[in-house]
Amino acid sequence: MNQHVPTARLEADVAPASEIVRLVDVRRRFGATQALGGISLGVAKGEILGIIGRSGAGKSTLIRCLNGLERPDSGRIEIEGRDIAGLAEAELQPLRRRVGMVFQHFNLLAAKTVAENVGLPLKIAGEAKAKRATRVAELLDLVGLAEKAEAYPAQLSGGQKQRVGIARALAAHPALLLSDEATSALDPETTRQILALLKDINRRLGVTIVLITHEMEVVRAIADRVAVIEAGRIVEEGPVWRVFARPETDLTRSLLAGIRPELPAEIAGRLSPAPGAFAVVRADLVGAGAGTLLGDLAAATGRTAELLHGGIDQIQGRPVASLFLKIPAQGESLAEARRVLDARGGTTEVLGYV
Ligand SMILES: Nc1ncnc2c1ncn2[C@@H]1O[C@H](COP(=O)(O)OP(=O)(O)OP(=O)(O)O)[C@@H](O)[C@H]1O
Repeated sequence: MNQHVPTARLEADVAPASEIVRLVDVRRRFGATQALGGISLGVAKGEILGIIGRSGAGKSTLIRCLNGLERPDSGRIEIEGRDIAGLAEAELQPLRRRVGMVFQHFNLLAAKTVAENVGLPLKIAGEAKAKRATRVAELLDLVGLAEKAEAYPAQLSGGQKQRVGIARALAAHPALLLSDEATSALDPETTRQILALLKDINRRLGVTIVLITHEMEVVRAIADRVAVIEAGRIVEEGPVWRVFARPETDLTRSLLAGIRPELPAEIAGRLSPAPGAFAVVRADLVGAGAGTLLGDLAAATGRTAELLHGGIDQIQGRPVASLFLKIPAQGESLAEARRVLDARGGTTEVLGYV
């Protein structure tokens, strides 16, 4: 146990029963590179956690620590209440059965059939042939590949290969599924299908999923919570709807730039910093009031606000709006408009004037 950690901190670090993973101050260094600089993180049973960050941020190292492929220099990695950080290789074997792994490039054995690939973890674990066959059939049914049991990987599409990868990862009934860029090599339509499958597995089997990805769409589509990592540290985390609606760090804003609406360049180019007749305002709102905003602004200010750009998305069942509005700026109109926006708990920013 770390001597320098204060008692209050230690008490807070005891994983509640609802947590399947708890990391406490996990550090890993490669020479001069600090890949993980003190990661503390809990993963609740049954949730889907997305981990995002730039290239080199430490995502792969983190996920490799979770399946015992990488050892931290210090810190605790508890899986189902057991600290695996100091376990010897032989002691890690039972853990590996509790943790399934899905890879970007599928990692299938080319000389083995689909059924053999899926059954491999069970064979390694010494399960009898008949039992294996039953489980493999069940898994291929689950991922919609029953008719491909005797095919070889080369005869499959990318999406089908990933279905095999997912079936293999689930073979030993893991409690935790780790996904390392599982959809990065797939086209958008196949990505949607694989994400739907992962979500279905999560909901139907209750398998907790931790996924790392550079695709924000993946996080928006299936994750419950997201952690943003930079230089081996978590810089922001929270429910996906909140982090996507109100990113708190510049890094998160920049990672989300591709999927959060931005003011079109031609409008941005016409903005002046000096107050003018109209203010161009960015309003980020969460909740039901977003749809009636323009009418409410007109009622409050007696003037019409114009929607220039943006829209309302649904994230985790919540309306999340990013709107660019042109609001009359004379007299009290702008202040009144801001009061209406503030009353909805959103954030507003005057970008300039036209
Ligand atoms: N085995 C290793 N030996 C030396 N340096 C390593 C090793 N593994 C990772 N690193 C370094 O640690 C840092 C974190 O790497 P990591 O692969 O975890 O990042 P990442 O966020 O997964 O990046 P990417 O998205 O590009 O895969 C990087 O600077 C990387 O070069």
